[in-house]
Amino acid sequence: MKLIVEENPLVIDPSELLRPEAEFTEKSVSKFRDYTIDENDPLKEMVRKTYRQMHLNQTVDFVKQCHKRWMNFDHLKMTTREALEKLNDLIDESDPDTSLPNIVHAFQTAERAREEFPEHDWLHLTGLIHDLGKIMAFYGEPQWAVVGDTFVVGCRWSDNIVYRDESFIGNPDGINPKYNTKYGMYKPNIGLENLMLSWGHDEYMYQVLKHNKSTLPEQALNIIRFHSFYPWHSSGDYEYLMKPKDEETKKWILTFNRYDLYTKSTKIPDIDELWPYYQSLIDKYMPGVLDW
Ligand SMILES: O[C@H]1[C@H](O)[C@@H](O)[C@H](O)[C@@H](O)[C@H]1O
Ligand SMILES: [Fe+2]
Ligand SMILES: [Fe+2]
Repeated sequence: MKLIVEENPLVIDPSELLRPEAEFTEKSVSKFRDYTIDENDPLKEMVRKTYRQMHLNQTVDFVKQCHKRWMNFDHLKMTTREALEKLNDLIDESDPDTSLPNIVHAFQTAERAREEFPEHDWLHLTGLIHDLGKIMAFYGEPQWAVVGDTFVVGCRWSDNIVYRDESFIGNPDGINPKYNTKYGMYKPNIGLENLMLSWGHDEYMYQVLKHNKSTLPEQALNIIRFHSFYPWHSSGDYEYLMKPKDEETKKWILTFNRYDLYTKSTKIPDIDELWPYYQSLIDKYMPGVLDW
């Protein structure tokens, strides 16, 4: 099994991928992302219901409307720190692994990236801001159009989307011949960047960074844009829509995913103490007041 390209600076020891729990968390890896249905478990039911709404309502038309609504960046003006602090009040209803405020998760992810790659300051900042697009939840967007895993709209839904079997029943794209075939509205190997994904915090944050002319490197922008695209990066689906260069993006995302997912049960960082360091990264890569 060859997982790593030599020139990728984020070289991972493949054996670590097989035992990340030892390094990252007290919780065993198989306990993360448990989407089994249990009607007597309120947390599981909350997660299932969030995805049910997402899978019922996220259609090509819906996503187009979201693009129109959010890509004018006329909702508010706010610094990165202000946006992060807003996440103090957000509990992600799609997440079976944490019920801590999202700002804690931001610092857990960032600090783990920093421990492993102290020299890549951009990766630390990527950890800190990757979920910032969730602020949409405070401006009228329901959580099912903000959080959770993403999938491609405009072609047949892949088999490895969570709750795939029941959750899409009634979504009109499922009976639309323009959108319900293997390729749907796409051409073979059209490439990751040309796919329309279900609307959520990934694409929004990517667009916010572009619009505000962030100087973060391309890898950082791609990590942010596709980190929730689990059916692709972790289940191997949709390969027939990808270009060869998308493999490189996938490797970066899989590295990042270990900080994003397996740190959810680690200790709570001292946010006040960490601010000065992260503020210096914000000032370097995405300074000042941003349009959202
Ligand atoms: O529930 C989580 C959460 O919403 C994350 O922010 C997202 O990136 C994941 O894909 C999802 O599983
Ligand atoms: Fe996320
Ligand atoms: Fe995250």
